[in-house]
Amino acid sequence: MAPVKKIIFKTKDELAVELAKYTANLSSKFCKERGIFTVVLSGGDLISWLWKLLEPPYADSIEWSKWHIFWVDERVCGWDNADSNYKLAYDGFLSKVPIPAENIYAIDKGLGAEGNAELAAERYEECLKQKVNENIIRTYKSSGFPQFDLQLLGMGPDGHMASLFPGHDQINEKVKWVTFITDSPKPPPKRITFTLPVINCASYNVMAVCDKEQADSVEAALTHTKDVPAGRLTADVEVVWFLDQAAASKLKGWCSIL
Ligand SMILES: O=C(O)[C@H](O)[C@@H](O)[C@H](O)[C@H](O)COP(=O)(O)O
Repeated sequence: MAPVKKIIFKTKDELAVELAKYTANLSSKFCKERGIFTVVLSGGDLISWLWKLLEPPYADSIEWSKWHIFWVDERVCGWDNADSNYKLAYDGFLSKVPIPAENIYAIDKGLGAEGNAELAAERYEECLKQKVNENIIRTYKSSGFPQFDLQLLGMGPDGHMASLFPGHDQINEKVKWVTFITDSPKPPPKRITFTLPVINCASYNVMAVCDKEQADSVEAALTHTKDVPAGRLTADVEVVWFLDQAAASKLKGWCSIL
């Protein structure tokens, strides 16, 4: 089982600075080893904590042309819809760095706009399979599941991660790579999401969580006192929880405050 680290920051800005350093180090490692860096984004506040990557020394030193971008979950809507995780990431991050457009793998545009969650999930899984065949995405040992280099995740106050919500069956999917939900408790209701086996095959998983609304679920996930989806997070190499003091406020005995 991969080690689970926690780092607690005084402010969100300090978290963003360390997140940029962590991501840039992995980018350099994977670009050197494979000439490719596969990065999976989520929606929510995470994108607003990527700002430091847009500044020196990272903006000019990262090999952006080798990045390939995927989404751990996506709301089923048009790319220009205010709910879209693609739009959120594009406006706040992707439009500001020179990642080639063909390396950005968003939900199928037409199926998203139509609101067809089931087909959009199938199409996204096909897209991942194609990228495995092209050797852009690695596979995890003999399991055949895709293995991403780095996933940047967030957690909701109920302990959900990606679009795997407590009390909903998607968390139990063991075969599919991508599934869908049409009654998400967090709006909007229609979403597609990586399944737990795919999430947990990643080499490095970062879970970035801030604010006191999340504190109970942070405690539940890290101490396993209650079963919440984010408590099932693991990885091949390492999981790191990036927390601010408010999100970590219910944890006892964690003292690694930067
Ligand atoms: O599309 C989404 O809604 C997300 O991908 C979701 O899983 C998010 O990461 C968490 O809900 C945390 O969101 P916040 O950072 O906004 O709390």
